[in-house]
Amino acid sequence: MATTLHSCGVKTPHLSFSRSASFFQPIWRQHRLHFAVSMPLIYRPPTSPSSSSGTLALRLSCEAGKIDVLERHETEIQESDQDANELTCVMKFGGSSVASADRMREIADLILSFPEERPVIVLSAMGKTTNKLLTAGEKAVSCGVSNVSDLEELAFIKDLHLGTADELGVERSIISKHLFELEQLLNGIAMMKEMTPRTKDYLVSFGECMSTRIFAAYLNNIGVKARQYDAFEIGFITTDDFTNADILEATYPAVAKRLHGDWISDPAIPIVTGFLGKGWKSCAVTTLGRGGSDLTATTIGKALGLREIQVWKDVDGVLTCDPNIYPRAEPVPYLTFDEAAELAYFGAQVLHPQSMRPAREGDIPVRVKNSYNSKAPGTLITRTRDMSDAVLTSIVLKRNVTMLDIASTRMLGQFGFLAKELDHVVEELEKIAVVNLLQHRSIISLIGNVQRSSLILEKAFHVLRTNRVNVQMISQGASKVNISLIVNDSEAEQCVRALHFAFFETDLSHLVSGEPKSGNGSV
Ligand SMILES: Nc1ncnc2c1ncn2[C@@H]1O[C@H](COP(=O)(O)OP(=O)(O)O)[C@@H](O)[C@H]1O
Ligand SMILES: N[C@@H](CC(=O)OP(=O)(O)O)C(=O)O
Repeated sequence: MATTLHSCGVKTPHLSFSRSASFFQPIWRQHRLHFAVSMPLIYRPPTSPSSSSGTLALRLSCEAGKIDVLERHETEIQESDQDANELTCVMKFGGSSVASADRMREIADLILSFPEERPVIVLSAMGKTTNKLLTAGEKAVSCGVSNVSDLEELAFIKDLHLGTADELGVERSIISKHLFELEQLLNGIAMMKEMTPRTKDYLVSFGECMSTRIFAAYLNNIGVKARQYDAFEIGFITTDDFTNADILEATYPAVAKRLHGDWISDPAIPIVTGFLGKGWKSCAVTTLGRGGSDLTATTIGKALGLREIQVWKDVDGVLTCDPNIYPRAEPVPYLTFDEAAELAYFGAQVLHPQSMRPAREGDIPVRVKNSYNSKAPGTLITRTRDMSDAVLTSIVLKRNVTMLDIASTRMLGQFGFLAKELDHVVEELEKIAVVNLLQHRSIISLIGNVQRSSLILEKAFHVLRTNRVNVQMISQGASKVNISLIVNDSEAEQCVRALHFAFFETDLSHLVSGEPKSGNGSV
């Protein structure tokens, strides 16, 4: 039938129709063909508080190609599952995923391409906004109040956000108050000629506050009901460690109550600022450390007991090493929470170091996906995984670390000395030992199967010897999924490439089958 439901006067605002319509009861009455159509329909989940599917039945009559709707009946099919109405997952999109109006449109399409999900969305600031805000703040410290309005970073941020709002057809007023306050804050920094960590956190919060407002307004414009939330207003309670605050336990019930309560009373996709919190004593805006939106996402996942936490990045998942060091890095299909935490802690920029903790505590799977390539399977992070064939999972490089080399027989049996302030450590140690501060070192962390630690070490040292690299220290991490080697900064990248080639681009199966398994993994 060459007609559409819209042309019949049937409005279909938040519905999509299956193609499998049934036509029945055809009958001619006074030159008009009367008939009935029944078709399954799917409610778009964001605007579907009560059901995910249903049926649309129409009685129609047709004459000379013109169709009239005589009767229309819609039934909703309630899902038997009691949680059918609940929020299902959290989807976090990082800076690169929301860097422009086009990217925001793509992300909206991506969210809507999962009709079975009722997601909470967590967003980072657009593109490199956080860096620009910090640079603007640093420049404001010394540029003088009269020059603040000319700061190129301020102009960039204004253009980016206003331009994106315009392109998406969103009212500029949604962010104009924030842009005005941002300039005032930079004026304040210029007057005071200082930027404290507390001010820094307030300064960078403008990025997430604006990206989420623009995106929520855009979704509402295209008919998808969304509600913007500032994390610091909905119960993200943190320590007062500005620039690197920790989430406090009170956050979980508070966030759950607010998001769940709003969803039940008036369903709308929650769009939450990543990265931000509120200091429990100061009541000021805090941040969770760079890349902290991952932690916001996992915290919401645990708070609401969601089925899955999705972290959408610009790479095909967690990779076997940093693709900036070695472009032939491959996605790692499965990881445990411990492996992912260790990897993040030892410097893999792809995940925030603390972000695995809530996911592990709530036992909620984390999926790392590519927002540029949504078909790629990504990485699934869970409590356990099959390790029978696993040798090395990923190689991580942390540059520019300082090594403290202490030589003293009087150190034997001494412990607790490092608990003192780092500034005093060297001074204290020099009383009982020869102390050398060795700078410009790198830690190469081999995240892998502890049951194969001998094989990993044998192969790693063979590779390093072949490349004439001297390892200056070696240690095995407390969680026992990590072996760390310290080498000179200047040799580190070459080592990572050589190790990657040996472990990931060479067949190790013959070695794995003959490898005795060590009991406790100690080296
Ligand atoms: N092992 C790794 N796996 C994947 N990406 C990595 C790894 N190490 C470093 N990266 C870098 O991390 C980036 C993704 O992290 P990030 O920039 O924080 O994403 P987002 O801003 O989207 O949250 C990638 O573009 C990649 O350059
Ligand atoms: N915008 C913050 C927080 C964050 O998580 O960003 P991203 O997801 O783009 O890494 C930052 O740049 O640190």
